[in-house]
Amino acid sequence: MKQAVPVHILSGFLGSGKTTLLTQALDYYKQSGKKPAVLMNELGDVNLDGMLVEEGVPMSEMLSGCICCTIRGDLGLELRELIQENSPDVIFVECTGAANPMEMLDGVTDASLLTELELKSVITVVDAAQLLEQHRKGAGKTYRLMQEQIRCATHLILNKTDLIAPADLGELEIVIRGWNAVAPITATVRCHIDLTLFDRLEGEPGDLVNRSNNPDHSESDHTTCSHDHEHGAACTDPGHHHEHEGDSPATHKEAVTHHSHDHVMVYTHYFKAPIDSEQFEALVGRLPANVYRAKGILRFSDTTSPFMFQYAYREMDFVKITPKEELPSVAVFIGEHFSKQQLALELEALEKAVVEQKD
Ligand SMILES: Nc1nc2c(ncn2[C@@H]2O[C@H](COP(=O)(O)OP(=O)(O)OP(=O)(O)O)[C@@H](O)[C@H]2O)c(=O)[nH]1
Repeated sequence: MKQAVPVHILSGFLGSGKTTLLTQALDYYKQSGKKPAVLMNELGDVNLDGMLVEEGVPMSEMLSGCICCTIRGDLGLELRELIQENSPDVIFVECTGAANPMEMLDGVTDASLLTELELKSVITVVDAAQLLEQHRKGAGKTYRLMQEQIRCATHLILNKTDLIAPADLGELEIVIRGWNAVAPITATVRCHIDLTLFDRLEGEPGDLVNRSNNPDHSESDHTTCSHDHEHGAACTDPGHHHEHEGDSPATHKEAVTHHSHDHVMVYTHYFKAPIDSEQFEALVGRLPANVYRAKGILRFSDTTSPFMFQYAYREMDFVKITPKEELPSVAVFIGEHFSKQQLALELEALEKAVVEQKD
């Protein structure tokens, strides 16, 4: 029998640092002479994170939908193709920050029916500052999704600790422990972890889905869920069923297949002309709080090189890039219930302002 390819799921809310972790992990594998591959999923129709993955790393993209629902059926096929065409030593699946990890887990384990792979970990990257704020607000869909992502992790990276006060770290650890009593927590800045973690994980025998992290995770927890295989085994908290308690099997199935990120929306803007960098920065500074993530490739009228733009949780970042291939000028905005039309108008106004200035 062929050796099963280890798979790691990178989960975590939008902008928490998944790609930051991924690029370090890829470097680590390459330095060890191994061949990693990546399956990336983006809600929008361009994969900007993919640009951060070095050339030579086989990558499969699943765009314009969330891997955990609309395109989950393709996941198995994509993984199989990635393995058949590239024979990687390891695969990282980076899901959109809006993905429900239970569904992802299901998808990857379904895929292991089609091809030899072993799910080795679900690593959830948590944005410390955002979790703190959501926790203090205490409700909302984002908070619930973050909870779910934490519950289902086998490893937790509590990232962006540079953005919180040291005293708040303890509070966050207590909050996280309330949802996931088992997964090791590593507090980080820019996801700096001891990457030998991956060697240890891959040395562990067996597939994650055949093991339970939670000694109390009884068989009945699986049977309450109408999914027909044991995806629940990796979830560290039987409480993930709590919303469905008392449901009949039929309504329960509905509840399980209802995705908690239905509310997340994406606006992709392809620029027709360069824009002024300061005006763009000002526009981003004015974005309402419900636009919590944005990224793009921008060409400014007042700079010579293009820039990669990142915006996560009110922090902006611009990095000069030298693209090796033709790339669009594009910005993707992700959030909840914001006016795409208003945003489109504002972005178009930036394009017009530069054109008018030239005339
Ligand atoms: N201040 C701070 N910024 C960070 C840290 N880690 C990552 N970032 C920045 O946060 C932004 C988002 O990081 P990514 O790694 O792209 O996040 P992601 O989870 O892949 O984002 P999505 O794919 O959109 O869900 C980037 O601008 C990073 O440079 C950190 O520890 N502290």
